[in-house]
Amino acid sequence: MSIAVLGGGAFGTALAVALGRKRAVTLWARDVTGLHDTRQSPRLPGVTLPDAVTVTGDLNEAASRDTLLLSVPMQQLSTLLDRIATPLDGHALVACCKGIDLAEGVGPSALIARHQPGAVPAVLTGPSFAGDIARGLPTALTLACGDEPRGRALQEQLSTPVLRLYRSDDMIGAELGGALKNVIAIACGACIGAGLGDSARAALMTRGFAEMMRLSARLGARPETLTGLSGLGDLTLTCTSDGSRNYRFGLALGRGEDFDPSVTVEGAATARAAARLSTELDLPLPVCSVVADLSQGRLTVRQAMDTLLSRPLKDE
Ligand SMILES: NC(=O)C1=CN([C@@H]2O[C@H](COP(=O)(O)OP(=O)(O)OC[C@H]3O[C@@H](n4cnc5c(N)ncnc54)[C@H](OP(=O)(O)O)[C@@H]3O)[C@@H](O)[C@H]2O)C=CC1
Ligand SMILES: O=C(CO)COP(=O)(O)O
Repeated sequence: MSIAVLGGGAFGTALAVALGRKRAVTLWARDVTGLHDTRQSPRLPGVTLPDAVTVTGDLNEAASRDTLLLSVPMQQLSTLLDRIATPLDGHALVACCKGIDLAEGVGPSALIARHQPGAVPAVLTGPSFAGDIARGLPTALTLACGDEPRGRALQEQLSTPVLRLYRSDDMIGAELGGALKNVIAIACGACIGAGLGDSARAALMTRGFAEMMRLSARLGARPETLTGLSGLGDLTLTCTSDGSRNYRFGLALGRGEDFDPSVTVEGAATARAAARLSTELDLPLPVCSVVADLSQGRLTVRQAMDTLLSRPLKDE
């Protein structure tokens, strides 16, 4: 079973490095100049691709592999899938991006099913910084696939001695955990950046997690998926580490500082998608909604805090 990683950013490169330590891997990127010349991605400096990784700029050639790891930002997934000219019937298309598509209001597995109805969609997600994976540090992730035999095969194929995959068949739960934790991480970063304290952050993480559970349950996920690696696990990592870009974006908002717009911050678009779902489903998601406004400059951190604190008192 051959493997290609589609996307030469930090995460795609890290996955190619980790898997390339045990087998042949193809890495596709839309701009391969740097990868060819230096064997390093500018998005993950200091990490060199092993010899077993073949770099290509030919998307349809890479897409002929049996297993494709889709590692572009969520809002670019549709564009990437549009560019693949051939039907990928029977291929495993593993979403490694974390988010909700703003245009369609759905996660990656639904986008894959719409673009490639004959493919087997799967989701790889959980607490894992690209740098940690590339350095070979121990990491545990969720591999979710609705097709049990294919899910088991992917679990075997993509695990390494230090990258331990736990299998699930709940793709909706796995992808929503990964998508929504980024939104809560922005809120937590803003809280710390504005000097509101660790107690307030703990409150945001807990009430944010309640929103993750609420929306996921409404969309058909199982609660135990959200309490696993892809939900609570990744929420814990991303809300407490400045290794996270979403958290750092929030820190900058809280401090009133500029943030480099070229950095991938998945939670900003996902907050908007979640706020829309909140309205459409008549489901309260107050933290997601203030993050949507905050990241679009419609609220200050002080106003966001006042909005959350002035909500009517309620049962936990
Ligand atoms: N970094 C991490 O630690 C982790 C990231 N993820 C997830 O992985 C996904 C990708 O993030 P990450 O790799 O970190 O992001 P990066 O910003 O490091 O890289 C994004 C890459 O995607 C490429 N890209 C953007 N748009 C397109 C497109 N339309 N077609 C092809 N390539 C495109 C960019 O190319 P170019 O350089 O040419 O702009 C860039 O190489 C995100 O959803 C993220 O949440 C998941 C776990 C960990
Ligand atoms: O998803 C991640 C860790 O699991 C990476 O988080 P950031 O995208 O916030 O850097």
